[in-house]
Amino acid sequence: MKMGTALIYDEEMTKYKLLWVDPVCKIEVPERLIVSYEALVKSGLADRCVSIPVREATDAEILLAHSEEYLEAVKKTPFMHLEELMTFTQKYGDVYFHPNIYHCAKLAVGATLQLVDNVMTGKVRNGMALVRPPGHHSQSSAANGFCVFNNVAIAAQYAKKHHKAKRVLIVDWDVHHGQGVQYCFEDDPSVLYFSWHRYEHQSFWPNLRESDFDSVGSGKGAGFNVNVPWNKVGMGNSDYLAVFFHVLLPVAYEFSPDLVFICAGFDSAIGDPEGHMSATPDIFAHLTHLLMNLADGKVCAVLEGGYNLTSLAQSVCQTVQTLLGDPAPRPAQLGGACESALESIHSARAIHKKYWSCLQHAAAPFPEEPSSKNRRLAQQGGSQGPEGDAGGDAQKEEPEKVEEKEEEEIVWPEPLRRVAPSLRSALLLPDAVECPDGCARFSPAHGPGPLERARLRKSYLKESEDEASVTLLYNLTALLGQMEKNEIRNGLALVPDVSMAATLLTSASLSKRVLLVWMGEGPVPAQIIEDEKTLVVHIDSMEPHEAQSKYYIPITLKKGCGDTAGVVQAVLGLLLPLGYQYEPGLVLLARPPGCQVKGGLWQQLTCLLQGLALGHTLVLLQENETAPVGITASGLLGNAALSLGPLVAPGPEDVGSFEGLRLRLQTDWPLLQTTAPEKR
Ligand SMILES: NCCCNCCCCCC(O)(O)C(F)(F)F
Ligand SMILES: [Zn+2]
Repeated sequence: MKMGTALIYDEEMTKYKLLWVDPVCKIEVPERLIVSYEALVKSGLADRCVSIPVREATDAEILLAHSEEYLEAVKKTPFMHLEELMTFTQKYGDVYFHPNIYHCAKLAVGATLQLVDNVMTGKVRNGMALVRPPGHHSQSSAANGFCVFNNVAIAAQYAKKHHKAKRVLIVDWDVHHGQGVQYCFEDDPSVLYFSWHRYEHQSFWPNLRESDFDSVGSGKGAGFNVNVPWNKVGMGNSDYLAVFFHVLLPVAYEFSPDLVFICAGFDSAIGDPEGHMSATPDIFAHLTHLLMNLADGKVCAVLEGGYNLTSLAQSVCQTVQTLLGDPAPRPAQLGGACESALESIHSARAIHKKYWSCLQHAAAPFPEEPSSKNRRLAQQGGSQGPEGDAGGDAQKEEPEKVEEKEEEEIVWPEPLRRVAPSLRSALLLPDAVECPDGCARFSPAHGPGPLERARLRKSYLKESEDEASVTLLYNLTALLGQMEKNEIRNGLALVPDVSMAATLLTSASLSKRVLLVWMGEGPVPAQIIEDEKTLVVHIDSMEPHEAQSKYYIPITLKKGCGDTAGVVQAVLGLLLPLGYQYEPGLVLLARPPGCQVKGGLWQQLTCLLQGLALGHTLVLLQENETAPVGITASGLLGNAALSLGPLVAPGPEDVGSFEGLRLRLQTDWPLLQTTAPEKR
């Protein structure tokens, strides 16, 4: 499996800037790229990447998303003097030109295409292109919002044309709506465009009616455009993760792309003058991690916006460090999404339920869903009729807000260093079982003393058990100990009795909270269920029944864990939100005898769970079932899980029980919420 992360950057792209006074454009400065690259160098991350040179895009490549007239017009700008540049700029909105911007715009596109070439040919696994000018607002015949050529839209067309990509996912986490991308793929079912963006009921730039959640794409492309508008500022980590768990990821896994682009704008981070959001830079590590097992790991992150030079640099580092495979950071205290975010999540799920089977159980749309605009007008007591003079508003500039008072200094903690233990994966295997390459067979520094043997035997073994069993238990606790001291990141153990091993590990763990994921036939040992510090999430075909306690959560699948679509939706919409909210120090993934989870899905699960507990995942396999050893080890080593392929609908009775479980649990676990609480 390919490893390696490409970094594509060239300082030439810093060689253009605003040459006149324009309060809107003054934030788009060369320093954005300089501080980002310098932070990558200073943190040692740049050296760990594969450095790929930029190149200029050709006309043909630019014409994949732009008209000839537009390209010919932009070609003239290098020869313009100041007045001509200003006049030319007036033709477009919220963008500026410079004698060198055409050159830089070609490099930005070329850099993105270099990234696509290296990822699609397997020279690297994933990568990031640090570019300016950005791209996601530019349209076939128009520059807009600091953008000249639509880097990612061109690259998606290029990947389809030159690399036979069949399904391309574009995740736009910039705080602005990339309307240029939406327009480009409006009726194209092979490109799924997802964007969240500050919207405030159409009162935020670019003030477009088509940025609302009900723009789903048209014709054959219906369903392949997913907008999640933020109707309030201050959205934070919980809001972002809730959108990933309950909107983006279920749809993305069902779509099953063979290439993923991230329109990686970091103006959605705290401190940004445009976004006014509250999410901290470490959240981009989790967002990146959650996308890295799509498309066999082929992820191309392309810089868009980001104007607070501190949070921009930190967020870029968090993203690249995750692409490199370093352990995810501990997520900041997570709660549930705020009410406004829940309304947006509900609206997006409801409008898309007819296009995506994973959303078929999504709550029905609000009965008389007032358009966002009406809601805003109602709030402002607007005199206009229901739709106002529809066409005109979108163009008419909102009355410029009175200059906000001096921005008070927004501060946030610097992301903690994410130290990768020297040993990534340790395997505890019977001698007869071969250790997959890349892993180390675990053997503790020293064996158990007589007292230790006696204690283990008394607590966990019947008298009859032989010495080997005692040694195994001892080795298991030793492996756990090294993981919890962060000397080992993760591990795998083949054990004669998964239940007994899980019981030993949950009681021996020093972590304040342990997450035990039990995939298949129960019963889960009562001692574990009663253990207050262990959250058990049990996925199986058991009869749906009330969760016995807040810390034992049975997720029923009629057809059991062999139902891949069902397991995926249970993992994305229930297990991960629970896990992220619980914030365990250790994750145990137990595969009891007879587990039906198919190989690829098992690997997805092994990879996704590493976003928790700083990557401390310990997988327990049944000794005589050695088949999953290879794929489990591969996942633990950080290889991307293989794509599952397009998913079918989960069983209707299963989605019913998921919803019932969600409703029952969401008071205790608010990150499970997908709709705003009933309006009083
Ligand atoms: N009252 C008018 C405010 C106009 N504000 C323009 C914001 C442009 C944002 C550009 C970006 O951040 O989305 C990109 F990623 F493209 F760079
Ligand atoms: Zn932006």
